[in-house]
Amino acid sequence: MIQTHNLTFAYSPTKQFSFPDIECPDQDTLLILGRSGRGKTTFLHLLALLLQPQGGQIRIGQEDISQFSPSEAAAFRAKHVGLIYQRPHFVRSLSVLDNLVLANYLAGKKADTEKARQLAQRLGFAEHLGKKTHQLSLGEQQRVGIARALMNEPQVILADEPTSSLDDENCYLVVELLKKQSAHLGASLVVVTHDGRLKDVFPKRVEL
Ligand SMILES: Nc1ncnc2c1ncn2[C@@H]1O[C@H](COP(=O)(O)OP(=O)(O)OP(=O)(O)O)[C@@H](O)[C@H]1O
Repeated sequence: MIQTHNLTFAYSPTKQFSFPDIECPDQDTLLILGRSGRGKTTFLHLLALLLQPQGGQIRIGQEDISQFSPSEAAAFRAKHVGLIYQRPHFVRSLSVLDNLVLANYLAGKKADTEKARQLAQRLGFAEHLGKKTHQLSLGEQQRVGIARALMNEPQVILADEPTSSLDDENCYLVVELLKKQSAHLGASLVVVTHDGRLKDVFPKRVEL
């Protein structure tokens, strides 16, 4: 479960944000919509504690994470939050498989190649595990990005514009996989986007 209350943030005295309260229980989904520049990425980065809120609370499970120090936030994020970006960033010199198990190392866990293989099977890129990530299409890379976010079985999955660079076919495929895998883990799935195609596939929505 992820929940926020009175969350505020400022890049500068003239660039201030007050975000609506959100709540996304375990096994549920929430779509956060907003036009360009409304602060969607800022909001998602606050939820992931990549940015420090100016005020308000963020609760994940039983923890109020808004008061965490940067090192506590990094450790919590690596273990409990799965992040998916508009265009996934990988380590170019590593294979797809090694990019996946890197998520385990970053969370201080043992490399779980079996889990990486299972996720690759479920997300349909098992035949690409030995390749470098730049040898994959954008839709395939996005599926690898989802698998990487799931490697540590996070409580919360946060996706920033996961479909905006995909064609319709890959858009709906990626969203269905994301929802299915999130439900499989019992996680909360929060997606921020300006991609109107997603309105029809997420019943709960908040507008920024
Ligand atoms: N590091 C920063 N310093 C100052 N202002 C910033 C910074 N990052 C973003 N902003 C500004 O904050 C506002 C919100 O940015 P943000 O990226 O969160 O919007 P967004 O809704 O995700 O937009 P888009 O859909 O175009 O990605 C924008 O006006 C942006 O210029």
